[in-house]
Amino acid sequence: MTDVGSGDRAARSIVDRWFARYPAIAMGVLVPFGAVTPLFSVELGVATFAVGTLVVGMAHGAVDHLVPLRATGGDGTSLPRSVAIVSVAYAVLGGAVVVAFFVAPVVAFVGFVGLTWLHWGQGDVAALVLAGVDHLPTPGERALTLLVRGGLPMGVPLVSHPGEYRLVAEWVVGLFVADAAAAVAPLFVPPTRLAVGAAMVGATLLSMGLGYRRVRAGADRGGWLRDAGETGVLWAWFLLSAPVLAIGVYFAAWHSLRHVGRLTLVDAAATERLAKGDVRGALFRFARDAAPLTLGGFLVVGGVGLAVPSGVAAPGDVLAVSLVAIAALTLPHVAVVAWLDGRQRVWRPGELG
Ligand SMILES: CC1=C(/C=C/C(C)=C/C=C/C(C)=C/C=O)C(C)(C)CCC1
Ligand SMILES: [Fe+2]
Repeated sequence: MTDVGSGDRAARSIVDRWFARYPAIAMGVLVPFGAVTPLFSVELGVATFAVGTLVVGMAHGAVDHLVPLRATGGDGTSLPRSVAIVSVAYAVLGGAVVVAFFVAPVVAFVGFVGLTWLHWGQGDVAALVLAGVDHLPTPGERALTLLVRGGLPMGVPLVSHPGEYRLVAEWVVGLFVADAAAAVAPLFVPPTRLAVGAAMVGATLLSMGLGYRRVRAGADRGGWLRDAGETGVLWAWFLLSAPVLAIGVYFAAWHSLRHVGRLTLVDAAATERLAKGDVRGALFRFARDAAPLTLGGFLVVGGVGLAVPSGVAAPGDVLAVSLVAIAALTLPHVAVVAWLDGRQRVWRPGELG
């Protein structure tokens, strides 16, 4: 029972509906609101990002220590072993990220954006596979989808709202160096923006076109339409909305919710509740499991805040410190999710049972 495509069919369809489809529709409905957010101050975005991280963002990774245990169905990995492996990964990889920010903040910042691009794309590929779409039958097509889906939150805001993107880069790098504006300037030359924009438009058209060809050859049209619809909503959302707010909403309501849904399906007791339509019961179990290390995550934010040379004075500094802490937590989180992807054969479509 380890394939992403196996497990209880009823539970899977409820998870897809409540954790992926409804939130995507809600984001589509929010697009006109997003379009006016560039008129407001960036602090609105910072507050939104903070609330999203508090409510669900931090929690979505806070059961990583149970993932090896649950995804193996308990055979092969015991609870202490599962916790030990994941704790060591968090300490080593997370520690390395914090050191990287001290040693080479601009490189670490670019690395973090690249890692998030990969991770958020990886999450959406898993969600599409979980939903059972069949227009992405090869690893190559899935990799292209990863590139598109991760590039929507990380690449499109650079094209549409470079000023706010740059401001956040300066806030993050400014925690470690005095002249952050000069340090990040080389990243924001026009060719970078042009290349990212061209790559995103090209990759999106190619991905949609290849998918359509699969539909013409007999693949399910509904799955492709869903992929195209989600991609369209995300394009509109990130083209129009102010970046910090847009990413704050996406992190909580899109990426994190989808991942929480996926995790409820590797928890047998939660799956049982979902199969009976009890979404609240499944969420309660998740919240209980995630509570201790959600608090742990906020301690990491506090620790980074105490450690940075610049001190923390303005709302921008709070966002910057949170992002550095999130970067440290993300590298090990990606390792856990990549392991889960492998276990659930997300990247080996032919072998899906
Ligand atoms: C807020 C923001 C940025 C970065 C956000 C990142 C990189 C968030 C990563 C979150 C993760 C990885 C969560 C875990 O799943 C940019 C693009 C620099 C500039 C625009 C505003
Ligand atoms: Fe994640």
